[in-house]
Amino acid sequence: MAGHVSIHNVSRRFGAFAALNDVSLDIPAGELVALLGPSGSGKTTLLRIIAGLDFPDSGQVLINGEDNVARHPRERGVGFVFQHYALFRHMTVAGNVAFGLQVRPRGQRPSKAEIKARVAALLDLVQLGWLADRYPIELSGGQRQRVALARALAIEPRLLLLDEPFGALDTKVRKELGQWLRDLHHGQAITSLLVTHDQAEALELADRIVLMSQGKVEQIGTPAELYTRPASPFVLEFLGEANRIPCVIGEGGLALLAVSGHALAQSVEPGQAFASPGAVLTLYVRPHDLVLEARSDGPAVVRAIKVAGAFAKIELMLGELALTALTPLHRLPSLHLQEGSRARLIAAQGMSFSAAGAGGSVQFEAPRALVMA
Ligand SMILES: Nc1ncnc2c1ncn2[C@@H]1O[C@H](COP(=O)(O)OP(=O)(O)OP(=O)(O)O)[C@@H](O)[C@H]1O
Repeated sequence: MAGHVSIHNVSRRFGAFAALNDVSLDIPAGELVALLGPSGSGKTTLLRIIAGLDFPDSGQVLINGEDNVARHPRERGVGFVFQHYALFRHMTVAGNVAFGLQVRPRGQRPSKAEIKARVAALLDLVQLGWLADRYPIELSGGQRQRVALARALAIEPRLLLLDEPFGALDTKVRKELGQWLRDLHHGQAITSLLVTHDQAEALELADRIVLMSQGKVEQIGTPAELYTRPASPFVLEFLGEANRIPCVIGEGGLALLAVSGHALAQSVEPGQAFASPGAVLTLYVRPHDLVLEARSDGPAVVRAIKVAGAFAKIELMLGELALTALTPLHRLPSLHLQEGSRARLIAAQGMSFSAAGAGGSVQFEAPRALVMA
């Protein structure tokens, strides 16, 4: 049965440093969840506590409703895969996969024939049956990680914990293994927790993302929720690039672009400290949301156009402000823009803005297509 993980108010300090600060989290059985965050945000510490390799100073970890803290890691039904292939060098691929079953106490250990059959089935699952008799040193990095995964699955864990499992691999192999892990996860009755600092990996693979910062959970949600409705500027900036544009609140709660004075919305809620007239906000706009229109009297000037794969990156100056717009390469000719061209900026109808000021952050949508500058 897949593991339902419930974490209540977990804190962990190392000396005076709070690596985890009152973290609470609920992971439904069967989900593939990514723990995402910058280096040092506490992802590995949280994973180690769930695994039973470390202990919280306060708080509880429940797996299927049972307090996990008192249990020996081996009894927790948890499989691990780490970044550095911790395979046993002196054992063959098959030997590595069989290990977790062979070390079980006599009463719980399957027969030799059962172990052999299970190892063969697992190696088929990770498509490495043909390498069963090789030693780890004779494998590629990607193959070693797949063996590590087969070894973790051998004990039929209810929970699979993966700490940067593909971190040491090149981008292409990393992507392939990621997709493959996702398919594998969905074919098993298992809950998987994947630690990564790679936002693209988390967005592509996870059912839900837990975004961490400085020992706290910043936001939990599906990849789409985090991307389109970030709870804070930190979330928005962590998940992809964003232009930062200064904005002021005018009379009547209207958000005005500071560099052009154009009104962007009327929905900034009155009564919030940062939304009173004269308050300064920073508006965050993703490069692919900036729509450019070539106009000889436009306020923005194109500084450079750089082609990167299927997209063109257009660098602009709006007065002193440097901005970036992104457009699919095939649309570039229809924009009629070159270096030195002038353009104005349009916000498409329904485009969502995030803005943050001293008193908090706010999200609003463009009620219709708007000229921003
Ligand atoms: N055993 C320890 N003793 C002291 N400090 C520690 C210990 N383990 C972790 N820390 C500190 O706790 C913080 C969180 O570490 P953790 O490894 O959980 O971060 P992370 O989010 O997994 O980072 P990364 O992506 O770099 O692996 C870091 O500042 C780290 O230096």
